[in-house]
Amino acid sequence: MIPITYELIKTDKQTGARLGRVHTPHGSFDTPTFMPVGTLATVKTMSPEELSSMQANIILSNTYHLWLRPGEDIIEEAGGLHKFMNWDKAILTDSGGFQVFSLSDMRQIEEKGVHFRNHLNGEKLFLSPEKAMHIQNALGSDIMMAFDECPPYPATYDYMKSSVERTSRWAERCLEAHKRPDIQGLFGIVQGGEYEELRRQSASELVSLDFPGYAIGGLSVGEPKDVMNQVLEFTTPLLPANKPRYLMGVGSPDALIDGAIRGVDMFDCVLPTRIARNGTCMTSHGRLVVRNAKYARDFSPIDENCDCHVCKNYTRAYIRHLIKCNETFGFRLTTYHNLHFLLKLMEQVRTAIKEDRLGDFKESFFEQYGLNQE
Ligand SMILES: Cc1cccc2c(=O)nc(N)[nH]c12
Ligand SMILES: [Zn+2]
Repeated sequence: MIPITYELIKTDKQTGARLGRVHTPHGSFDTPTFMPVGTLATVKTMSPEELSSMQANIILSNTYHLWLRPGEDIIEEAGGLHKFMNWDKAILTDSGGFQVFSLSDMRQIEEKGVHFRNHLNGEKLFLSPEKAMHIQNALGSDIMMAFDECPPYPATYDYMKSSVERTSRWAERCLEAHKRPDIQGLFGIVQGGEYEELRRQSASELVSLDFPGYAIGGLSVGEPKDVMNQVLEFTTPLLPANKPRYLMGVGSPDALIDGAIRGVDMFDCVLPTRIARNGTCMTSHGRLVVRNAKYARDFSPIDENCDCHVCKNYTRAYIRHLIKCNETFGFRLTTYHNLHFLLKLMEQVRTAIKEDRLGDFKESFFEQYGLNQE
């Protein structure tokens, strides 16, 4: 029994975007979709009830972080991550490789795995494909990610080639070590940087291993937007049309629309929750830094085009006041609005695909958001 299946509903006649549905043991979700990030078993400042109220149907958590705190054994004893955090819809966990590369300084990559220091206390640690599978099996996430290397940007062709080949060998070891393929779906992660030949090699090696879904890794690591779009252009067609495609770490409203147009189904990014905590909001007219003095007497909502609970009941002046006083409720309000904004945006993208007008939707959204067209 394959725990994760993808249903292609239709393709947008104006662009390559696809409307689909992903089925998991903890419910289904329509795609293209945005997945809120809950690294430490919480989408920071949000309750599961609030996430459900904004129609979030899948959230992320993280192998590396939960391994360090509280430890996968405690979460396993609690009955798994869904029970531990009281979230009964779908959960996707990243495999920890990326976090090791982005969080830890001393690290040494070898065939067996990665030696590095715990970013909290400096102790020496070792993470391998087998360990990453063991942790995710203990967490019980519906979608697990293979243990991959996400090379720094830019990387030489030669370095990238050997990294892609190791990531493919690690992917095989993940399939070997995965204990619960009947209830947890393991996704392969395509690497290869901006090199089309290496993206082809990585995709064909991973597609031959027949994963239930595929992620495009190695992007949103500092490359220019047009490089990301080019890589997507020649990578998504390499992936099976009957399986989900997940672009890791992406994020901004324009990148979500551009990714959907190039055939991506799933996105995740810490952007909306992270900028919310420093008082920056996403609105239909671009970003709004609500802590700005000019909003001190502004009694209008964050975004007059938004129908979220925050925009219906609270003003910029009040939210600015809370943020300036470092009041937690202020961060809850900006976080709720930002997540709702991106989830709503993806709903508009899905409707535009249904009506064969995603190209037009992109034009009008970019215009209003203040993004100059290329
Ligand atoms: C979270 C994230 C962002 C961006 C890229 C990556 C990647 O290449 N691999 C993994 N495992 N995670 C990633
Ligand atoms: Zn709102």
